[in-house]
Amino acid sequence: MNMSLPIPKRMVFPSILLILLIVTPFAAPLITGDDPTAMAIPQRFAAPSFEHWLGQDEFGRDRLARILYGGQVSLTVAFVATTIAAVVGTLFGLIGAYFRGPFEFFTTRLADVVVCFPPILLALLVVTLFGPGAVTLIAVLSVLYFPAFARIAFAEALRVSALDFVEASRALGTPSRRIVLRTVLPNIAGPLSIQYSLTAAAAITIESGLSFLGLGVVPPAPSWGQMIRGARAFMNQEPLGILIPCIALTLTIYIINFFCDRLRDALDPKGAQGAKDAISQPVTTSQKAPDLPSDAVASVRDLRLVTGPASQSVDLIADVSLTLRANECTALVGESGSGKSLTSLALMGLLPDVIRQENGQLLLRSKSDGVVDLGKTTAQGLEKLRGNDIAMIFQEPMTSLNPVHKIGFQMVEAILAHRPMPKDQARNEAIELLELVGINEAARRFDGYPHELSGGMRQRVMIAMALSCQPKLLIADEPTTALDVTIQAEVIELLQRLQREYADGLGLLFISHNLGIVSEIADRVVVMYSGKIVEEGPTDVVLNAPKHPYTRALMGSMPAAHTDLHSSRNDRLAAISGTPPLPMARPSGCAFRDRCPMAIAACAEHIPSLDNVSDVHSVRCIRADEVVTA
Ligand SMILES: Nc1ncnc2c1ncn2[C@@H]1O[C@H](COP(=O)(O)OP(=O)(O)OP(=O)(O)O)[C@@H](O)[C@H]1O
Repeated sequence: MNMSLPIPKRMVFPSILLILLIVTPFAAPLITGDDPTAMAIPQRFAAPSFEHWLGQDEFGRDRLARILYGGQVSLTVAFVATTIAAVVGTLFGLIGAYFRGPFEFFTTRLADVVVCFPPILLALLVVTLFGPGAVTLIAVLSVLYFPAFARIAFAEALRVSALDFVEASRALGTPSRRIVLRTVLPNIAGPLSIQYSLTAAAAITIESGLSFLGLGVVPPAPSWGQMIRGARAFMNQEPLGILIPCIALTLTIYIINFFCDRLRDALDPKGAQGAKDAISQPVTTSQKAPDLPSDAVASVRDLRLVTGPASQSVDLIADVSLTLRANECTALVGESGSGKSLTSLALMGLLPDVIRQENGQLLLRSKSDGVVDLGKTTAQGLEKLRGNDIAMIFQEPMTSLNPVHKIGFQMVEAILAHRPMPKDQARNEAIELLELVGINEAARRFDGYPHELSGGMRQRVMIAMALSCQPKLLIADEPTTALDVTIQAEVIELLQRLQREYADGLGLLFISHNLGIVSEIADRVVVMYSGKIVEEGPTDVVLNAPKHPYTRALMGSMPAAHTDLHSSRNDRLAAISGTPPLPMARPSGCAFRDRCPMAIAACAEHIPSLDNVSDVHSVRCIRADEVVTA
């Protein structure tokens, strides 16, 4: 029977701990029969015994009873006050950030006023209104802590409100209240949950301080703060008295932090979450020392990446093998979701840790360590390799550079991260690199900020940074998609020139949707579909005589590059019908068969193998020989 838990697996243990933390103090009458306020002066400071497991305090009161009953007060105060502060503060922040104008003024200024007020004065004000006791504590702490939530919610909601999906919701006519609660709130829940854990923990500790001033729990009623205060005077004589409530406090704070930390991860659907981490170790390991052909800078062999629990894991990528050679540009092409980015992220050791490498090797020729298998390299080892032996440039030059640091500062940082040298020398190298990538007035640009450059210039700076440590392999993930056509051509020309002039021979892995650009820059083309390579070979062979119906369909959907294909359709572009299958819903046999104009019954029987159709060209299709004539 397949019983699935209503909460994520990673939340089970912290949830059990939190429930135990909350339930145990309230189960006090079942655990101990002692009255937490009953004094027995002759037994003061009695050591732990069978009757009194944690001993007795300075008035002979049972410490276990006081810890448990005191926990009721401390936890109630902390959770109720934090929850009130979180709800009120978050609402203030959301309303201010989403509706702006007078709402922003009222909510942010009110929070600012509270922050400016000295906490003790505020406490005195509230105590004169309500009188001392647990209710007073809750009121004081709620007022003290709501501005922190309001400020975080405000800042995060401002950030999220500017993102495209919120704009898209507005464009769809979704009511504001729904956007705020259903779209913005879930996206700011991570930082808020962290703030909750910090505040709940701080509220427990502050309870002792306020009780000390007579503004909180009134003696002889137990609370952890009262216990610490009472035991402080006898700390040298009886350290156990102060140790026990301190341990209770520490454990409580730890459990709350642990729970909220995991909650933050669980709320982030990107995995554990969002965190890019070292890839997991492959299950099958080769005993042989890794080896590479002499002209290869990196090689992916039989790579299989999966996600999901071991019992129901889903293949995102399987049977992917490619060799990246020095002085050669390999283009990875395919529709969105075909597995191009995961292949390159695996090579960088930057897979999100919800994705596991189940099989295969990721070999890289390192300048210092020879051939290394990235799948077996530690996180520190990967850090050493990234930037130094393998570098990456991204699609979005606008966001890849840090806007608050000068270009020169960022370049010098990149150089010094792997090559210790005097700062002046790093500066000179950075300026030389800027000149190399065609930036005019390099010395002046060195002291400029990213916003002072155009998109094409920024991409040039990114390329200069990527090459600053002379890596063997450069991965370019759609580096020209965000640029306009003339700038695209310049960047492509730059990459080609750099590759030609590179002293050690640079391997370039170029990821793109654009077959026109691929035909310009690539020596080899690797076509991916639904996590598998479906065709591979020299660029002119694959693009001029594609053997896989998918490659042919991609070519057919591309404007003007291959007129021979278009002329047969009166120059009309052909869309590929349907969409690629999700990894968990691939059809049996060939994953492309549902969209393939040439599919026959046999295509459903088994997954075709990647077979050679010539010495340099391989295709994964049982009808490959018929494609051109079809
Ligand atoms: N963090 C993740 N968790 C689960 N599945 C993921 C994750 N990242 C990617 N995938 C899945 O892995 C498959 C390959 O994704 P990948 O991002 O490599 O595609 P791509 O070809 O690079 O697409 P694009 O061109 O849009 O970047 C897709 O089915 C995608 O849904």
